[in-house]
Amino acid sequence: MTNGKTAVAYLLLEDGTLYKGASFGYRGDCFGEVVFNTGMTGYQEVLTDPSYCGQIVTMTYPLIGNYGINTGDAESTKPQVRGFLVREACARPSHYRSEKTVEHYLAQHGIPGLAGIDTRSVTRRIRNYGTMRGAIISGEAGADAGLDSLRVGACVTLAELMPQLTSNTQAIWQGYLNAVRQQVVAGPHLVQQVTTPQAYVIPGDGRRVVVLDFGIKENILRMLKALDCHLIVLPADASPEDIYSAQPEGIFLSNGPGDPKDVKSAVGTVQALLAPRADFLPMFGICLGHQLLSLALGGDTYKLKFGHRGANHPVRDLATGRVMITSQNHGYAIREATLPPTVIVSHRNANDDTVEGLRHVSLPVYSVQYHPEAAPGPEDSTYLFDTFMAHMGARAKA
Ligand SMILES: NC(=O)CC[C@H](N)C(=O)O
Repeated sequence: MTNGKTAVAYLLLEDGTLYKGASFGYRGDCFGEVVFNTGMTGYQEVLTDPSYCGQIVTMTYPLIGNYGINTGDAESTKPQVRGFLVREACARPSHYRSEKTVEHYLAQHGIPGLAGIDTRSVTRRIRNYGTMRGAIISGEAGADAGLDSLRVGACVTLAELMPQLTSNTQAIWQGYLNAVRQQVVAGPHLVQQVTTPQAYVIPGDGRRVVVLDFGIKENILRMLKALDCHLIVLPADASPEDIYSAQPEGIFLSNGPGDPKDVKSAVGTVQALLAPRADFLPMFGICLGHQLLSLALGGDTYKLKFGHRGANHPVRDLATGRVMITSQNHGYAIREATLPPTVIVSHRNANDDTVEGLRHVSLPVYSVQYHPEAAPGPEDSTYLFDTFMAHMGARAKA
């Protein structure tokens, strides 16, 4: 992968750090928010999780792609990341379900990847500085001896490299740095890109559930299907009337990309659904859904320094004291002090004490910041889906 014939590409971060690596996947440029995921496996679920829309994901585990890509494990119909950073991309996967390499998958979908860089160094930099904007540059980098003299795997600052570059190349890279720093990495467009354009139904014989799709992971739908639910999946901008006219017995608020405060119409919708009524519908939210619910209840959210992304985050269920190992992917969190007294913090992160779950004191409404559907990740928290079933069952009996 890193022999003389390798096509080079670069990672440029907003602090001016430049990594030289080997291009893999699609050969082209991409801009996005650079985040890291610490999962040792599950790279396909990471690639296809719509919550990563707009982000360039760094995998800290050093070998990615060893069991290939298979259609069955995808969380959506295509890779959703803007770009993908790995230490080593496995060129010859070995698994009976493998259909293609990560390289092939990314190339097929026009997504640039970069291999051969020290992803743990990228991670340390993000941990110190906070999540950064960045770009993978594999297009026009400038024909330049100063760039050529860098070995694949090198990490330098653009400032120290500049004097060694021709004025033409300097201008190209200054342009890239400006573009990296000027990019807007959040906004309502992210959810719009990944929500379903039209409502659809996944038939089932059990409870009727309206799923508000902000970029839902397939495994959440699989889990609800496994519980026999009849799913009516609605776009992110569905109105309360759209929801009630589907005659649901419960409402599920999905995960999704970006800043929850950018999904304003959904916050208004959830607020309307929370209004008192005789036939109140149980509500369950995961990740972005949890954040939207908190905003609707009057709480506030904030951006974490570098987020939680991985498959081994410890979370304490405060009712039982049990610690579960959880799968996570989020950059925002709930500001606990802003929560109204009608809400109880039900789960807490055992590493940094951030809010991981909420429960309404009197209504059948609850949510978690992490991913109980566990793809990738441990299945310690699947009981949360049973809670949703129990709430819908109690409502049916009432
Ligand atoms: N997985 C998610 O739903 C992520 C929620 C939100 N986009 C965040 O980063 O915090």
